[in-house]
Amino acid sequence: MVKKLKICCIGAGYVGGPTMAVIALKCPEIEVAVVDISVPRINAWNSEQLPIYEPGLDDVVKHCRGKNLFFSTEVEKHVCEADIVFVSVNTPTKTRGLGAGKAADLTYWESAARMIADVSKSSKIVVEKSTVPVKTAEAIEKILSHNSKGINFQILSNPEFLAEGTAIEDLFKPDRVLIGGRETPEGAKAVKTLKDVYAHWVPEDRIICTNLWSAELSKLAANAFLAQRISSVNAMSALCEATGADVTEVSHAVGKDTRIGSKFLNASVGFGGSCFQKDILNLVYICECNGLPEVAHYWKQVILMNDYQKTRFVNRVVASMFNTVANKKVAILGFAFKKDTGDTRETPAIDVCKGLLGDKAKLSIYDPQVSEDQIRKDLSMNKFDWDHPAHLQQPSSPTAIKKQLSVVWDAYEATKDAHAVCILTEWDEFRNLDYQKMFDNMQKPAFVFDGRNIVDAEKLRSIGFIVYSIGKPLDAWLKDMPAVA
Ligand SMILES: NC(=O)C1=CN([C@@H]2O[C@H](COP(=O)(O)OP(=O)(O)OC[C@H]3O[C@@H](n4cnc5c(N)ncnc54)[C@H](O)[C@@H]3O)[C@@H](O)[C@H]2O)C=CC1
Ligand SMILES: O=C(O)[C@H]1O[C@H](OP(=O)(O)OP(=O)(O)OC[C@H]2O[C@@H](n3ccc(=O)[nH]c3=O)[C@H](O)[C@@H]2O)[C@H](O)[C@@H](O)[C@@H]1O
Repeated sequence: MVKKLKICCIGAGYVGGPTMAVIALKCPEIEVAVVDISVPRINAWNSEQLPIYEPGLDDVVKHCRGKNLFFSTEVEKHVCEADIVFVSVNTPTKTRGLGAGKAADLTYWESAARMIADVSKSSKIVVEKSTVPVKTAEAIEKILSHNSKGINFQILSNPEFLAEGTAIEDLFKPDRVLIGGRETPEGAKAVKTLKDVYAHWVPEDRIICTNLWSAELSKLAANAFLAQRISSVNAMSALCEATGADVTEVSHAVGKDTRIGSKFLNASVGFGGSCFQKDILNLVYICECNGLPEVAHYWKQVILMNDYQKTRFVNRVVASMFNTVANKKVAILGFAFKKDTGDTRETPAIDVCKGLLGDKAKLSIYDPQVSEDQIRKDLSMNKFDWDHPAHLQQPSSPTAIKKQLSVVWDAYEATKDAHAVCILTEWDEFRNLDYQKMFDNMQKPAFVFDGRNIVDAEKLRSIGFIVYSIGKPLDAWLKDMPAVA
């Protein structure tokens, strides 16, 4: 009888959970175990209420769970039994010591690698699923080979390109799957084994095989290119406001050039999410370490432009409201870093809210998928602290901002008696709110600051709102109250 292939994934997060669920669905003959040190997270994966919100994920998990998909805290047991071990643990930005604020912190990766070496009794393919610095595979190889008791480990790089909110769609129909391996007969064999897994549903011409360093660097490069597009369009949005051009028209005209393409050209209050900033900082650090300061400086600008965009938004809000928001109620609609996810990691809402709180505003926040606990935690946490396993995070100190902040479960409640509304996430439901009703219950003059360009500004102006839309021609009111960035 042919032995059943066993896969184990260390890290049951936004990447480990969905990717393994899809592998289990598409490869019914493979047994997949997803393991994590976080007991609550594994309990949630085994419950009706999954730990992450992702359209389509529930169906996939329900279909496979208990058949060929298992979630467990028995990390060592499943690693020991597996033929292929994916590692999808956190790779946060270092907050201390050498490279603090830039370099990737590989603590979790290293401890996973040491554990694999300790518990293994048979040869394994170890797959880097986390986003890691170039040359991490070499470091992992060293750890594994120094502790391996003669066992053969092959390291592959198989970075993940899914985006949150569309993870299942992206996994079902990836633009490409990338597999990097050693250019040796054993390396090629390992690449083939992983390729055969994906070939269950991904067309062969979409599976790209490269050397290890190209695969590792391509992931950082892809995220840097994507974020760069957003920073480019956001830079244009500032110029649009200064000149009377309309950023939506400019994006459309520019994106029609097939060499440029139309996707990812939406101006916004800034990009967020767990990876763009982290991965670019990591890229900048790698460039610096390789004696390439000009290249480092080039990519750093993508982050600086993103920070500028968030600051510019806050300044615009404050300047338009007579240069002070002290004790004024400001409604925040949307806190997640994009629609269709409850994820708040590095959401631009954190910096915007902190900026407004710093100017003594009273905030009333509504997001359809983010809990009050999460919002309070995010607003009291230090930068980069979020990207660690939950049980290692600092407890929040919500008292400092308690009085200035309320979190409500309805957009109308949030905007009642407010002076202004800030739209920070492009949730579809915000497009179709009853803005007349909202206006009637707000203080006057009533403002809408649309950080996602989702409202019909003309319609809102006809109701009586003063409207600011990123990168659009300014109302006379806003022109008279210039914001200094
Ligand atoms: N979130 C996303 O959309 C994407 C993330 N990535 C990358 O994938 C990696 C994971 O990201 P997420 O899934 O978002 O993170 P996450 O924080 O949601 O999940 C990571 C999980 O690993 C667990 N963990 C940490 N150390 C462990 C250990 N030694 N043993 C067992 N479990 C351990 C944590 O408890 C946590 O549940 C990161 O490197 C990230 O850059 C890549 C593509 C997309
Ligand atoms: O490595 C990762 O973690 C992932 O990072 C991004 O995915 P994600 O962060 O989930 O979401 P995106 O859709 O890329 O959005 C990121 C941020 O950019 C913003 N954005 C996006 C597009 C746009 O035109 N304008 C814009 O401001 C979004 O609102 C969001 O805040 C990449 O798109 C994925 O390919 C990658 O795998």
